[in-house]
Amino acid sequence: MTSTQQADAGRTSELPKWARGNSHRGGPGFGELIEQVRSVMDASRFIAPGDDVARELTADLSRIVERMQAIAVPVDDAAADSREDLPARGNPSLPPFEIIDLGSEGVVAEIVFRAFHLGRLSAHGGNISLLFDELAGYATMHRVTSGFARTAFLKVDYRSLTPIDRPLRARVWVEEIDGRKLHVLGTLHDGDRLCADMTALFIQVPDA
Ligand SMILES: CCCCCCCCCCCC(=O)SCCNC(=O)CCNC(=O)[C@H](O)C(C)(C)COP(=O)(O)OP(=O)(O)OC[C@H]1O[C@@H](n2cnc3c(N)ncnc32)[C@H](O)[C@@H]1OP(=O)(O)O
Repeated sequence: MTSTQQADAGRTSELPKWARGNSHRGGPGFGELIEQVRSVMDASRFIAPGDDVARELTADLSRIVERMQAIAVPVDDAAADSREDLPARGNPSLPPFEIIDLGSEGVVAEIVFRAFHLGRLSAHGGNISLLFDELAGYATMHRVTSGFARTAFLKVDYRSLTPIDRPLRARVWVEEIDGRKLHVLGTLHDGDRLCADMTALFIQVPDA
């Protein structure tokens, strides 16, 4: 069963069109392309180029950006954020998580924060919040009866430093439903060590 089918199982209506995943858009090489995009972002955190090299790299990247812009499609048809076979659905703006389990009990994901996500000595708190928001989207998508749920608020308590470059485990689940309000909880662990936990309120809205 794909993650989309699992997420669909508890709903009384279909997933919104934009949330139905696929594993073909962008072709079989799309995952490697996104991985290279992530590598560019990672590498950019560790360079201090001279002016000549900075200008050369800018020219190289400009050519790549132009090639991508020339093949742009409407966002609802884009491969990024739709490929359920790829980490973080192939969305390079998200930390690259893999869904381990998804169902009425919530979502469990493995996440490796990388150089791009570095704050000072550990993962940047905003990236941890971003991960929780996205995973809460998965958890609530499973529990709303129709449409989807939007974040009203999301609070993160940072309990200990969150390392980069090693697999961590996140769990996010809907604790309580009160009409359109979904109260969501989450945890992020490095082995047995709690790195962060999250409390959020999501509100069910019709599909836009
Ligand atoms: C498998 C595929 C996966 C695919 C997975 C994809 C995952 C993507 C996940 C991304 C999720 C996001 O980031 S979403 C983007 C970030 N969020 C947003 O931009 C939301 C912007 N805000 C809004 O649109 C709105 O304010 C809403 C929808 C949140 C609420 O507006 P509304 O629908 O008019 O509801 P409203 O009447 O105001 O409130 C309903 C009830 O909630 C309460 N309430 C509302 N906001 C708050 C609040 N901040 N704090 C406390 N309580 C609140 C109200 O008091 C009320 O309680 P009572 O009187 O009924 O008791």
